[in-house]
Amino acid sequence: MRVRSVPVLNLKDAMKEEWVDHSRRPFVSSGNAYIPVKNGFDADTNIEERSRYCGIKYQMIGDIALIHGELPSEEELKSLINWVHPRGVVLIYGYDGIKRIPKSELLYGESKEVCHKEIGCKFWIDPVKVMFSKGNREEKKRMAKIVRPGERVADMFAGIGYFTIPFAKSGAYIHSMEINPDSYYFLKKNVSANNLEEFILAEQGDCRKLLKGEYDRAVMGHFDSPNMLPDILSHMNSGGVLHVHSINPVSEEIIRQAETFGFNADIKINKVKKYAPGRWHIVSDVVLS
Ligand SMILES: C[S@@+](CC[C@H](N)C(=O)[O-])C[C@H]1O[C@@H](n2cnc3c(N)ncnc32)[C@H](O)[C@@H]1O
Repeated sequence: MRVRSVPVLNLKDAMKEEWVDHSRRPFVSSGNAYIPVKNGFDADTNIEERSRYCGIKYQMIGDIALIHGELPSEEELKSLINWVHPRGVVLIYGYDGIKRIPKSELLYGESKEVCHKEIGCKFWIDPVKVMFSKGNREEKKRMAKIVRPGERVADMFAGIGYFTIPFAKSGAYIHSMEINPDSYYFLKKNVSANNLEEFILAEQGDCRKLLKGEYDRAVMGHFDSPNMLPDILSHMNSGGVLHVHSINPVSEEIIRQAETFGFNADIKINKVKKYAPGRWHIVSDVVLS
């Protein structure tokens, strides 16, 4: 493939040039970007055409590649490294306890704080220290569209701000609660990185003790959230909305708890992703009246 080499920092501008062949993807390595050149224009060099990647599944967080599940073979790891040229490759075996602390192993290079960009937001994270919900991207987008400017929102299990940051970008006021000190450190960092201090009150601790005043909306992004319905219902009014995460629907429990607080609950069920055979990650949108 005929390419021109430019420093990575100039890649965005260079992609606007008339000589760029947009039918092929640029290739980045060691601070340089190699941009495919159209026929009829000069090139700096020829590099080997890239074949399609058919290796193990991975996810990029900043410049770190995450693999979920089992240890890859040496061959699989090598082919991944050659394909994406990551700073590091981290294997995530799973997440531990209520704080969702990753059980991980560094397989290559280094892992450190990286800035991951998604749905127009910056998320600083160290994937070895805190959880990144890889399958919830569509749910984040959906929620960012639902939230209205000026709403008072409780994000009871904020993590590093997966929902808090897009909500605040939509102009809502967020009370963001997180129990894990490492996640809270990144939550605060992400509030600043996205210049949203005016819209977000972030607090560290157990949300059950931190909830205060009244909310128009509450996000309960934890599978244990059905057990915490009484805690939030005492802070909601008629017309308020809850987004209750659970494994499989828990409508009967929601209706029962809402009735205890004098509410009717109108429930719409959204499937986020398959969690295990026969088990789905569900978000119940609950309108209280
Ligand atoms: C599933 S994770 C991240 C949730 C995030 N909203 C998302 O969608 O990716 C749940 C988070 O809730 C936090 N957490 C668990 N119990 C909590 C509690 N009682 N109060 C506040 N945070 C809690 C955990 O530390 C973890 O960061």
